[in-house]
Amino acid sequence: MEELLAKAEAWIEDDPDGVTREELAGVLEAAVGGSADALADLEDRFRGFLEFGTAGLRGRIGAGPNRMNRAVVIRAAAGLARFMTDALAELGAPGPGRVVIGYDARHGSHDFALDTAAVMTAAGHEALLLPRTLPTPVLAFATRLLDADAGVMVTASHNPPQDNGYKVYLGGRIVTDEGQGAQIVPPYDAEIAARIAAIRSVESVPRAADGWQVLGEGVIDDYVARVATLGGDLAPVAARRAATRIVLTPLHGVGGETIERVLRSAGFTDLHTVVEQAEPDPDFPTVDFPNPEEKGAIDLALALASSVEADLVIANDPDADRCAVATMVDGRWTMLHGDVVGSLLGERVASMTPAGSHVLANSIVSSQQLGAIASAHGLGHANTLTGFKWIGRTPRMVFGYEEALGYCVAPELVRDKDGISAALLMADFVSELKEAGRSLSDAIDDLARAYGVYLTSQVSARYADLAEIPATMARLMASPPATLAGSPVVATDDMSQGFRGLPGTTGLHLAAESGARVIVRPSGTEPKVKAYLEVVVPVSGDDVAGAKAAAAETMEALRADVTTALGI
Ligand SMILES: O=P([O-])(O)O[C@H]1O[C@H](COP(=O)(O)O)[C@@H](O)[C@H](O)[C@H]1O
Ligand SMILES: [Mg+2]
Repeated sequence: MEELLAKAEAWIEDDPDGVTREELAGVLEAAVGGSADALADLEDRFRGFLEFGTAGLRGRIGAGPNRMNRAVVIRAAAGLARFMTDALAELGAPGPGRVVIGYDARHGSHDFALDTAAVMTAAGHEALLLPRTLPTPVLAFATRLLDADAGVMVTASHNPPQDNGYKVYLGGRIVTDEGQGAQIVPPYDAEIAARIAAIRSVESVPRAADGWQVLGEGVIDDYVARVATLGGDLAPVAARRAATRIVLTPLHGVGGETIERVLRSAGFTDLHTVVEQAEPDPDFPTVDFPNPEEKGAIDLALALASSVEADLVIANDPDADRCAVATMVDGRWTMLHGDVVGSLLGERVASMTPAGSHVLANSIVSSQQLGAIASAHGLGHANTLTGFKWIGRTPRMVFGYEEALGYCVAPELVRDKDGISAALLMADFVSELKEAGRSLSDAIDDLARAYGVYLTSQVSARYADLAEIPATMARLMASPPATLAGSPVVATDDMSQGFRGLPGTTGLHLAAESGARVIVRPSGTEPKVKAYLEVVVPVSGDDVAGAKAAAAETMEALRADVTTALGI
């Protein structure tokens, strides 16, 4: 207790931000005054420094080392600056590194980006700041385009309004292999974290008052031009594209303007954006969670699609690296699972790629259908750990995706997921189908005919108390279910020991005799435990409907088993 109070006092003393200083002083006073809630709050704020998770640092905005605030960001930037200096010196190229910094429209994002530029500049690096709030893929693109040694994107993506975050990319001279311009993985994260931990105080970190460069519009124009031409020549497809009606929503995030520019440049002129969600708003007023995966998040878009009789709905998450696709299925507007979109795009890219050494990649928690698609087209397939930081660095990749609505259709441009280029490819596909009198739903059935029905689903548990997450994992590891949807479990793997050649990760893999598969893992971006479910049913003859019904029935039983196993 004494130690905690002393830590809090020292933190307040060193915090450059008046707002968070006052906030923490209030909590401290209440804790000293005997409030148990305030004490618990204080303990949580000082549980440790925010850690690099699935996608950089992410946490609640507020005072203390376990929160997102200016003091934490300045330390993080200083640690990264130090890492860049050391890495370049080790490479025999001592001197300034180059870093590109982007930010979304969340509370604090612009300040955090400016602090990062100030720290980088004072550390002797060349800091390039994107000119305004922009999507994450534009930052990832700029990092590669400008040959930057590092990139920073201030965003908490799809998290609730109370959160913010810090995505970190490496490239330039520091990472020169396929991972150039991808988000950091071990050992870089630990090396940067060690340098952050070595920073004694914010006060000791020099910050420049100016000297960084605010980039012009050129980099954004480049991104728009390069992405818009991904689908090839416009002339032969202009008519069908113009005839395709698309509903868009950026979900109050920063993707709206860029996706509209890209789609319009590519000939999609019949665009309808959900007005209530079109402009960036850090409070995300019309949704409970600004995550297209969450129930209800894209309801306004679906309603607009019905009223304008659209052909396709595209919803981006707030930093526009994810892309949700909705289409008419059996007469109802339905959002497609990330695995379905992944298989559709994977099949499309594969059918345009000559057989050979190119690779389709997806994460281990995504559908196994992509492997079947790759082998049918004579391509390689790679499975990676969860997170685009892993998928993005796959050698010889032509397409990569993850079930969490993340797709990389142009690895030469962006080594991360990109909800805008994926939307363009999807829109092109829908316009081609429409011209032929067909729909996405028909294309999904084609996939089932070719490869079988791969039905995936997710069960997740959200926790208020973070300690319940390791407890839930431990309980599951100790007594995993013996059957899944009535079929005996034939493989139980603790993934922390390494799994199918992948580095160790916290997770449990279960496979049933029926072919059903479940992976359970803690989220690295939200206080959740996630279970990823898959059932595979072959199609006999042309009975796609029968196979789909059988898969749905098995999935229902599987969901019930997993829900029970998670104790929710
Ligand atoms: O936040 P975003 O859109 O960048 O998405 C981030 O979080 C997702 C969920 O991760 P987890 O299951 O650990 O919460 C990851 O799949 C993704 O690669 C990562 O970039
Ligand atoms: Mg995102």
